[in-house]
Amino acid sequence: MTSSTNGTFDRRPLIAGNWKMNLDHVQGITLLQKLAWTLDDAKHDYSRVEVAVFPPFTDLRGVQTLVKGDDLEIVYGGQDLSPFDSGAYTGDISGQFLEKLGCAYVLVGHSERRTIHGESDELLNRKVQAAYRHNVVPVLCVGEGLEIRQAGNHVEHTLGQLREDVAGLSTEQAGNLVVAYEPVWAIGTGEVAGPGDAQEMCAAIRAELAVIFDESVAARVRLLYGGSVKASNAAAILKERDVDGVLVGGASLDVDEFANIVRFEHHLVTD
Ligand SMILES: O=C(CO)COP(=O)(O)O
Repeated sequence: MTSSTNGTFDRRPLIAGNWKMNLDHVQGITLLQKLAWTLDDAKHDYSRVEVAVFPPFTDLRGVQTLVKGDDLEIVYGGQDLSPFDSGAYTGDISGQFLEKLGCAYVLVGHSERRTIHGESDELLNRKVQAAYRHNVVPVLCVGEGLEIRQAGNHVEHTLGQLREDVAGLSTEQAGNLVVAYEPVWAIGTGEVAGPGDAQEMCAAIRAELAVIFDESVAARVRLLYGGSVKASNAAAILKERDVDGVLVGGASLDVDEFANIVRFEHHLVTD
């Protein structure tokens, strides 16, 4: 992450909490309310660091009501969406429903969906397109498993996913995209990719975006790291030049831990 001379970042950092299949609709609004209070007490400046949560679908209506009612600056999104817009697709959730619920973002291609639900890059490309049709910004998740990392093919593998998943987007669409690099071996394992690993991949993704689209897209797209992020390691990861945010799983379920990640600037070690 780079900061310009006036102390603001070139790309607004995004700290995102993926709640996965945790917190029912009552627990979800309780946690969100506490998070908002904690960040208010800390006088968090949302215009400087954006905060997003990704609750289960069944929590979204309650989250919307709380955010609207209390005028919260925390934004939110779905964890998945259908490649279709409406119709006979039992169990699917349309991007237009997410848009109507005020979702700013939607996760696409989380590794748990790729591996457990067998989602292919061809399907994920259709989901990315569906998100744009309904004005919900996709947070596209890419990353390699342990075997691929050990074989040294992680960059090639991850860029291959990226190319297939963003195929056909216009430069205007691509400029708003968020990409999360989540090495599968670091998710929920306590194993963290070092800041250098996160930077290596984020730099490669940015360079590839310049090839697929153009330099201005590459300069605008925010790149997140995800995988065992905690308050104790977030600042070092976020200090890297091409890392513009983090996608947090387990630690986002603990209000104080997540609030401390959001406040990473206060933990930045100056050289
Ligand atoms: O998958 C993740 C976020 O989407 C990362 O999960 P953990 O932070 O629990 O490792």
